[in-house]
Amino acid sequence: MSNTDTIVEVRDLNVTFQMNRGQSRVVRDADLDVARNETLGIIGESGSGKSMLASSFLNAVVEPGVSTGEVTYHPEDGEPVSVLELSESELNRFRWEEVAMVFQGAMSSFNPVTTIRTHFRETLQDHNRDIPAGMDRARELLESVYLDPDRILDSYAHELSGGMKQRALIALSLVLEPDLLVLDEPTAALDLLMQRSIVTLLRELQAEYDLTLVFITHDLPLLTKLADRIAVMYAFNIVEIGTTDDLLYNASHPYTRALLDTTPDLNVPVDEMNIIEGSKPDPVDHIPGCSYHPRCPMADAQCRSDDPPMMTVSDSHESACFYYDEADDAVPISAAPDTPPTTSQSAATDGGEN
Ligand SMILES: Nc1ncnc2c1ncn2[C@@H]1O[C@H](COP(=O)(O)OP(=O)(O)OP(=O)(O)O)[C@@H](O)[C@H]1O
Ligand code: NI
Repeated sequence: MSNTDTIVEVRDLNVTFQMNRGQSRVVRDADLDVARNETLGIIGESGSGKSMLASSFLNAVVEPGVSTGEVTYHPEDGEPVSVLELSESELNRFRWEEVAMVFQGAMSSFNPVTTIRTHFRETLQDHNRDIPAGMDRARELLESVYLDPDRILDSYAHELSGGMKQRALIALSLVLEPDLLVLDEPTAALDLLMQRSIVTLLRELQAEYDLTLVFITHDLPLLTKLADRIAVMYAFNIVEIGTTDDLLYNASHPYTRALLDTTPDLNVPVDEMNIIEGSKPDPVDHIPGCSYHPRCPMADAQCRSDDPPMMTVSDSHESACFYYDEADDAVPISAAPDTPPTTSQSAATDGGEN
């Protein structure tokens, strides 16, 4: 299938690791379309497979992990690219020039003994780019992330604050003009104010450079301010996907609803979301049936034996739950998100519906 509105198409993606205890499948039969110029958020608890799924967009899953299935990248012009079949040298080009990724924790991977300027120059050199033209773009990018190029280019990473480093990294990732930028937990180490300013900044960058953004986070409140669509991962696959409004006002998977219920105030960021009761899924000993059934109040015999496919909730919205149309009654959200977020915690502590 070729769709000009789709930039990345993922089909039957599996990511596996061979472990002593057996094969660990950390992404299971995932399907996903990323639309050109959208901001897609990926959310889910720690270990659910978010980074593995997104790394597969550039065939960058860490060794010895193996990605199988299909990842197709559709450039604006030209033939579709089968990402998992690219050679090492093709990948090197693809990874910065088509799809760039700011990896989780990448702020600490700046080389401490070279200046930010050197990071830009080496990236341009490695890709045989014209250095003066590329450095002009670097300056422009640094300005658009509100950094002073003269000061930043001569700095070493340790001389910058966390927020400055993160912005420098985003500028660096855009220097070869990728169409898709994947950001894995880009705000995790930042204070609240800086998190919010990165979000504003990403919106501006997206408009200015025609970017498609994939944004991975634990922070649902932050995502609702940035994302056009949200994909929810549970146990190594996407269990619900829809527009941000679909998920906020009509969440149709019991896991998403539990997630919303543990996020009573969408104006307050969450650090961790392992508050849902029950044990975490195991990527080696995968259980039969729906992966969420041990934690699900709606689970019945079918859920324990059959793995639910993605069910269509609406044109824009899918949920991997046999009972997606009953989830709203079965898993109520106490601080209903269809009321305006309160400024205090009263909605959560009073236990009231409004
Ligand atoms: N090098 C590795 N070898 C084997 N298994 C791994 C390796 N790295 C990660 N995993 C497993 O893969 C699964 C998915 O990891 P992934 O990093 O995608 O999770 P995540 O959703 O991004 O979590 P987090 O929010 O903590 O970053 C995890 O359960 C983890 O145990
Ligand atoms: Ni991760």
